[in-house]
Amino acid sequence: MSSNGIPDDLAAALARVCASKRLVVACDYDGCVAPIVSRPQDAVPNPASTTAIEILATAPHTLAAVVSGRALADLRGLSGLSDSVTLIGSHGSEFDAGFSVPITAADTARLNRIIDEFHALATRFDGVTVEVKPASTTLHVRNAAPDDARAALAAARSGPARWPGVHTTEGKAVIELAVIDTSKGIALDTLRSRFDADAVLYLGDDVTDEKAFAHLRPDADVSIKVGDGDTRAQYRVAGTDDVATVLQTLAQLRT
Ligand SMILES: O=P(O)(O)OC[C@H]1O[C@H](O[C@H]2O[C@H](CO)[C@@H](O)[C@H](O)[C@H]2O)[C@H](O)[C@@H](O)[C@@H]1O
Repeated sequence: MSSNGIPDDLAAALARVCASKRLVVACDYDGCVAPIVSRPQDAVPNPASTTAIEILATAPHTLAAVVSGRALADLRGLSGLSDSVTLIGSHGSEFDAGFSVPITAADTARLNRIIDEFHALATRFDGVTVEVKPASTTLHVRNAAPDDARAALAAARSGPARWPGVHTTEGKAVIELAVIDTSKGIALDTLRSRFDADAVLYLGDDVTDEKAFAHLRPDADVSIKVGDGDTRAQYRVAGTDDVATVLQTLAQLRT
């Protein structure tokens, strides 16, 4: 274990990746930069992490990014990060310049039908809420009684999740239905190629982050899973305080 609590193998990987000429440092938001909380609108970022991300964004030959399942506008508002940091929303599909694939009128009509179904479920089950995004909608069951949470998720899976053209992502006490296909992995490929990066480091805690880990190259890149659960990431840290330590270490090494 190194002096700041980072395991020796991870500390060595951070030093190695920071020796790359051009580096992308990217991370997830909820469960990574911000702790998981009951209400999505209350997910305040860890200031130690946002400070380190801002330092990385101004470091030489370094691109700092947050790639989130949140709508881009929501991510920008909640994180408070400056324009120096690249923000990508909607699970890797929503960039500043717009969506990675066009959203058609038929997609919007389908999304509105899913939102109606989710609102009907939220009325049926206490504690279930609906988050609306530009290309998807999320049913939150964290604050429902366990039986209601299970029933609401089951109803979403057997209902709108089965409609043609609907893409399902399950996460932490949520099911999300999108009308476009999304991939944090493709978002990382885009960042890598636009920035001409020699290496990419990514931290994430949830199911959609596995798509990001899958696009990393074990010889040059570094993938870090935050928290418990199966993962294909190379390294693991326990929680959001450790994320801050990793980001601070990267900021020191790159400046
Ligand atoms: O990719 P991320 O930045 O991790 O976003 C994934 C989802 O995060 C949010 O939901 C999760 O965090 C909430 C606040 O801590 C929590 O209440 C919820 O149970 C978690 O699933 C967000 O609300 C979703 O839109 C994101 O897709």
